[in-house]
Amino acid sequence: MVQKPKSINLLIPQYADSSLVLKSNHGIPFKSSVLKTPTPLDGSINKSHFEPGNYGSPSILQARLFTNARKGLKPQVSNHKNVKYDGTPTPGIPWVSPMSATPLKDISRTSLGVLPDNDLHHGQFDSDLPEMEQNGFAEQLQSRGPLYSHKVTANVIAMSGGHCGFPSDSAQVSGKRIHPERSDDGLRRMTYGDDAIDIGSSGREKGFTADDGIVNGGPRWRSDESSDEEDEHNLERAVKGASYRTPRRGIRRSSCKMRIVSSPFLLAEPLIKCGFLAGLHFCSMSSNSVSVLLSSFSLACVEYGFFYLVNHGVEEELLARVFEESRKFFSLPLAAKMNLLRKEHRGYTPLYAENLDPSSSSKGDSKESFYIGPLEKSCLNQWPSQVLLAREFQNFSLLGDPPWSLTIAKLCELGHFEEQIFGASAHSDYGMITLLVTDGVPGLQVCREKFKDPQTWENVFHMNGAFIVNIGDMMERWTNCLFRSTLHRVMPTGQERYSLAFFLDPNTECIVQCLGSCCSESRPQRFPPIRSGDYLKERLMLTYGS
Ligand SMILES: O=C(O)CCC(=O)C(=O)O
Ligand SMILES: [Fe+2]
Repeated sequence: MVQKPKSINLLIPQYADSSLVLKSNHGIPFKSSVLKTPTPLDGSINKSHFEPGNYGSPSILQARLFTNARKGLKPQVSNHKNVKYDGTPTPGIPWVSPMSATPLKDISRTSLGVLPDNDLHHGQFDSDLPEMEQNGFAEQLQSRGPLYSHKVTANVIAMSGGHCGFPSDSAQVSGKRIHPERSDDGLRRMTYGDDAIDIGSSGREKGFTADDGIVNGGPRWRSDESSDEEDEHNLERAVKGASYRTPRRGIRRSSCKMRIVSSPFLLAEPLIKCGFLAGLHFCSMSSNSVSVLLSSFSLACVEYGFFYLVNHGVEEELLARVFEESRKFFSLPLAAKMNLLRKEHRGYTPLYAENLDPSSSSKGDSKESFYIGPLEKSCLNQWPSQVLLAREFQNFSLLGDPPWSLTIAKLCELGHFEEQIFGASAHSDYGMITLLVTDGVPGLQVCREKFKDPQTWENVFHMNGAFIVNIGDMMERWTNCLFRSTLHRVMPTGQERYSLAFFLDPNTECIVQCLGSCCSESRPQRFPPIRSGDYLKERLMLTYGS
């Protein structure tokens, strides 16, 4: 039976052009954008909670970009695009007819950017959204039950003589090699086309002290809702083991008070050099304010479609055991794994069986996967043995009866550099939302502007204990592209790489159609309604070629 979506309130942030300026003792003003009050769509705004510079909670880390225009650094120009759905296949997103994008009116989408006159603006593309949310999906999820799908993946691409790009002195971006330059202000820049991302040197390198308000080469804002110790503890937990330095960013907290946090980011120099750094948001589940939490989620979904989730409550030991089981599974003889060949999207998919970018001419992705779905009665899951894998995943039955699946993968050694082969080729996820954990081996990249040509890819680095969360295509359709389903891929690294992905999809019967709050006369519906199950089926057919 086809279920009609019901109404919910969805917090959608709106943006303002105001900005705060923080002055360091180097006399360099750093500017950060400031969010206007996130507005619940029923129109009620609690202004006492959200003021400029008063956004988030001590446990919510909102990473923002900073610029330093006075020093002559090239501003990151606002990526304002008029995206036309004219039937042209999107790179990495195969044309799925008749369920994918339809030729509708032009929609402009402005993303975060730093404008040349020292102002850092947020896009205002949603200011025309209607105030009332009529067509929600959360309630539907609760009543119908979404689909869960788990995937454990290991990418193995061993390069002999080839240049993998990790870590290296230069980065391979869109087929071009990018060389980092050090400018006379000591900042490292990597430029590609019209974009520039500044990667600041650490405070220590630049001779800053903690009193300078510089953390990681960039200033932060915070409030004093929690103790300094608690805050630093949370932050350090979140980034413990991080092997990179964040780009300049601010952390907006719940009062305007600025404080200094000693930087827990100790970054390996070679990794800084190896490419763009994705300035992803952090969201923390430990916030005691649901509205703040939702605002931070929706902001991350609007701006990037990718974010780190920390303090999520899933024990590291459990994840470690899952990775251990994955390794055991993939080291089984091929024949044993082939006995579990994928059926009903559960089971084993061998090397090159998946091609996440069917528009490419690649022979497939260099990964093995194993999918597990929900543990309903007529269990379609295939287990290698009563203990291997199965034991670790029994807990997922707590999620209820909607279908889900798990994938694990094993490395294959490639004797030579094969440019066309990715661990996972460029794609956006099909469903609603994905939670990803990796074993720490690098390789994941995101392309924030998927319609841009050429594409710019940024490295997403591993953070111990954090989930990487990303929006899927059906969520993008639901929100009429307000939430971004961001293109991503996994580059070959020359190392074994294991990952665990949890895909949350709408129930198969659910009709995914534009939420009332996400379309208006000036922002017309961009996709026709689709039945979730049909859409997933078609996307999977394209991925597997059958
Ligand atoms: O392994 C990863 O880091 C990402 C995998 C991925 O994007 C996917 O399976 O959809
Ligand atoms: Fe993905």
